[in-house]
Amino acid sequence: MSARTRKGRSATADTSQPKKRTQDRTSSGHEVRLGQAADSFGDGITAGSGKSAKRKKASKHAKLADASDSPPRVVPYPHGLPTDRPLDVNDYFDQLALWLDLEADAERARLARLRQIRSERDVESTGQAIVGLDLIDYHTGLAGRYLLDLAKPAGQQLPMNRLKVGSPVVLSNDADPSDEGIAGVVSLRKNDQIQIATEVFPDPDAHHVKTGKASKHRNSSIGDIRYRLDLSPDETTRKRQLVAMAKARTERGRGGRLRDVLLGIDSPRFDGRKLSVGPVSEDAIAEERAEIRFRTELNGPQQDAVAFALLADDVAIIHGPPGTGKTTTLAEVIAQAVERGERVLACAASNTAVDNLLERLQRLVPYVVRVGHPARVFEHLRDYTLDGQVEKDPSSQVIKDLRQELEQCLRMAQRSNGGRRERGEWFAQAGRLRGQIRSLEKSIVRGVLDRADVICTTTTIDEELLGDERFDLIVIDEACQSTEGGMWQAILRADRLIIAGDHCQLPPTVLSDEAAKIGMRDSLMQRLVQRFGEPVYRRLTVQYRMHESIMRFSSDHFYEGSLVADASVRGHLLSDIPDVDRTPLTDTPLLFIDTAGAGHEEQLEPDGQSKMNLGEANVIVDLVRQLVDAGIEGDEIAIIAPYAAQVRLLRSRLDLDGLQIDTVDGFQGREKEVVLLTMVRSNPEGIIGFLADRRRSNVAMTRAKRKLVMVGDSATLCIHDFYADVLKYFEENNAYQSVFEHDACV
Ligand SMILES: Nc1ncnc2c1ncn2[C@@H]1O[C@H](COP(=O)(O)OP(=O)(O)OP(=O)(O)O)[C@@H](O)[C@H]1O
Repeated sequence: MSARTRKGRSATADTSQPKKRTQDRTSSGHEVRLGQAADSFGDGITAGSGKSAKRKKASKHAKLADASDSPPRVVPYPHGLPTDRPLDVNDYFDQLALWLDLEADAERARLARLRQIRSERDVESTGQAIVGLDLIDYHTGLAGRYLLDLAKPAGQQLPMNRLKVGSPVVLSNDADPSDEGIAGVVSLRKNDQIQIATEVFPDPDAHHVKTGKASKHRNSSIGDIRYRLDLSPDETTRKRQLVAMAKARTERGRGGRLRDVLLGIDSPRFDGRKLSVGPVSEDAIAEERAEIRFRTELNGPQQDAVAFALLADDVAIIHGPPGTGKTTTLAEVIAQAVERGERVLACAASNTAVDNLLERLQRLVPYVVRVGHPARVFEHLRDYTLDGQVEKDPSSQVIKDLRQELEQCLRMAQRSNGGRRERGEWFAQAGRLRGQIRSLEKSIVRGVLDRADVICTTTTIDEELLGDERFDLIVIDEACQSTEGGMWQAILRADRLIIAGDHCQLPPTVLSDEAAKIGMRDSLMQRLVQRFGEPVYRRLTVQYRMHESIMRFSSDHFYEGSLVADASVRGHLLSDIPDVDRTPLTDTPLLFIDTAGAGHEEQLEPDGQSKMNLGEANVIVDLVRQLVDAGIEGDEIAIIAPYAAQVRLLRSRLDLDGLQIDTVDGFQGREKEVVLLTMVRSNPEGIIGFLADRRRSNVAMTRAKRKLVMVGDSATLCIHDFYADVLKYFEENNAYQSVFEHDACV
């Protein structure tokens, strides 16, 4: 069935859908105005009502400006994308574009608020900016990018920050609030230094403000400008998504059919037959499975999932609850497709998820290339990166020589005291060299990509690199962490699509409350499951991570009790690890320490906007001490907190090799022998913020292999049914302890 146009709907058009979009939608309330956009953002940065007077003022301005500037916006699907009927192609893409707009507004508003904070302490405590930086060195990287090394004067440590490798940033003159700065991406991060990749070199003539003396750092500062780095809205990604969506609206042929399936207009086919006629038979799956020469040791349901995916003509879904080998299974699907002569694009929303997939693929597929900045790739996988492969190419020596020449030019420009004109000549020469480097690199890059059986990338695809190439198969892992809009760049290149994920784990980060309300956090995967039901997916059910008691709560609450712990993990405890003492802490899988009544109230981080809880932090520090005393190594322990301020507090209190302390978002896809979870929220009103999203707790609670300890205030948490159930579960498992009992045991 072809896509229906806005004016000429087909005979099958759903009459329950609105017929036209006019201002009467406005009167019916189906519209969104730009408003106070951002909600909680990891750090607790909010655009809405804040506690401090300063924050209240900032949000009020944002709201007034927005309200007066923007025309009303029409929302095709005010309650999110429906799953009980086909979506209209234009309405669907209009909705996705609106999400993106709202999100961009929210990001811009957040950045504007942040850039208004001029006090160093205040701005850095948000974790979104680093100020007072010197440019201490620079190099050139692949595609003629400039790599700029920035550091604080005198080798000071950088403050705790959220500028991760891969984060888009703006580099600007610290002393000049009007400087719009240049865009870049963080490419390397150390305790005392941060490197960003930019397309433009910060020309000193662009700024004239002298802001401090050259640093006495081990590398002296280049120039006399102090810089500031801010996390920035990711406009490039947004534009790429919009272009892909515009193209998808009018796709015909294979691409058009796949789009119609994903919009629920047409039915997906398996083994040549549409699901609307009937689901793929178990016999067909068994037959397919019998023909596969599996490359990995997979269990029965995993093998079935591989066969099922290979039978899909349009789209198939693999639902992988925590630890059930979703990525392992997906890697096998890819290996089998390659064996059949197919070319595959393997994607995920985050770099970590792409690397997890690549880690498994490298053993199975002869030639796999990882696209993306090497600094964003796990170190042990760097050889697979495009940069790594290009480096190995014999012609790369010529490029190296040209790069040296380019760097020399830049240094001459910096040192030149012949004035603006001479500097300009050096920069022009640098530009010419950059052009030569680029064209030579382009031909090497093309060769490397053409040879690859599998290309791995995040779903934010470098269009320039991949051109208009299509792939026989596209797989998207951790699909529920991606917005629908974020997937179309990949989908457009697909003949067939396999998506894997778990809608009961973290949704994508969406700053805009308005966008979230109209469905931006809902995943394509879940929508398809609801639209087509069981025949479109396979769920993996045997998990290889958690002790059965750690698994059971999650299994019952999120997966209809369907998870089974493999025998290898079912009863494993910390005390089973060689050289670990048997103590009450190591000899049981669960513990809830209830701080109710102890006065361990949450508080705002000084000068910050994120929450922490000193009392809970003390309990956690004590638990770590007990674990270490019992023989547990630092790298076997994880501490997870929902708020960045609690993470910062605990990092400052605990200095143990290998110990990982992070937010829930930083932990998806990872696992540890023991996980200590500090819930932070403790207030008389029972407000739990982020924790209200149960998926966050599901992720946090399922990272533990042998022991899960939760520390929280039952009086606050249990106002909410989910946490009342959590507490009941711990009680039923004899794993409840009041903090008073705990203190008495210490
Ligand atoms: N059939 C199997 N036999 C033994 N171990 C397995 C099997 N399948 C997966 N595993 C192991 O289980 C662990 C989890 O696998 P994997 O990372 O693929 O799962 P996942 O579902 O992607 O996990 P997550 O919860 O992070 O999404 C890995 O250590 C993997 O090696």
